Amino acid sequence: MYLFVQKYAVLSEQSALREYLCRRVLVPLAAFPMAAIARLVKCTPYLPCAARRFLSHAPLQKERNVQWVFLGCPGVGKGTYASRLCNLLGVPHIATGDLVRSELSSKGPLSSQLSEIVNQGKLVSDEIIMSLLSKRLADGEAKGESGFILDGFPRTIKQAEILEGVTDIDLVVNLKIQEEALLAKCLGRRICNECGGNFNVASISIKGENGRPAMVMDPLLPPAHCMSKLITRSDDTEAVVQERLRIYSEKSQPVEEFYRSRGKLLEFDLPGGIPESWPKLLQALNLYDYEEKQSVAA
Ligand SMILES: Nc1ncnc2c1ncn2[C@@H]1O[C@H](COP(=O)(O)OP(=O)(O)O)[C@@H](O)[C@H]1O
Repeated sequence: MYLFVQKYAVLSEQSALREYLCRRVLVPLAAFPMAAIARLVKCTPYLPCAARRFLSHAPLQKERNVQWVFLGCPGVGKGTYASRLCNLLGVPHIATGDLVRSELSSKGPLSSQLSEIVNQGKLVSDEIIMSLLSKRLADGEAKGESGFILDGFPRTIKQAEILEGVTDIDLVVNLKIQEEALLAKCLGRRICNECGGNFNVASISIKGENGRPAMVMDPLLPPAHCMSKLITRSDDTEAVVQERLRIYSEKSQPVEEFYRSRGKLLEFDLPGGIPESWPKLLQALNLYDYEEKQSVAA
């Protein structure tokens, strides 16, 4: 695995991952379980000797913040639930789709290439995604962030292997919803272009039949002051959403098996909208009491 990561890092034009690996090994020990550090010490040839000595004698860190991943089809609600959990757990919500959109709007050197890929519903190359993600993690680290919930990453087996090579993921939540609801949810998505809030104007009602339960999802409407500022993502058109769903089953579904085989996958079927799903998700994650304690302490 490490040979692969090193090869990748050497080949990468930006070599952002290599830089990130070196800095992350030297600075935030708390973010790395000792087993991962020990593997890095053994396998990283470009780690200076002094750093090797330091790391081999580093004290065991007792606790670190969660390092979770959210998987799921476009429109399933990864962003909604991942950001709620991040608020609860005090860790950053890192959505690679947001990183891509922010690179796009920055009109930087990558933006025209990215806009073409995103607007066709295709996946951005692993190299570009790794470079954006490494930069985001390094910026967060400089601000003292620890732990994360990743949303929209990894989306390919290669990305999952690279991630596995640099850190230990504690848990992978695979969100699922009835397929019929996915397209409507994507087409109903709206973003306030002032506050950045995410809303959904879709009203979904699916009849229960042939053993399938009924499902109702009310719209998630914005407050009055956002109403006139709502925009739709350029890749949330019917044709592009269909292509993203196709690519999800081809490239991203295998990532579910990658984590299932490692015993890290928690499957969660969303029973409906936020009012029904949020408490059940907290229960599935053993966080129900945690939320109560947090609100009492607040
Ligand atoms: N991990 C990734 N690998 C490759 N491309 C990505 C990744 N994350 C985001 N993207 C690009 O950004 C677009 C938007 O991503 P996202 O906001 O996560 O959308 P979705 O609603 O499909 O989950 C994707 O269609 C893809 O082009």
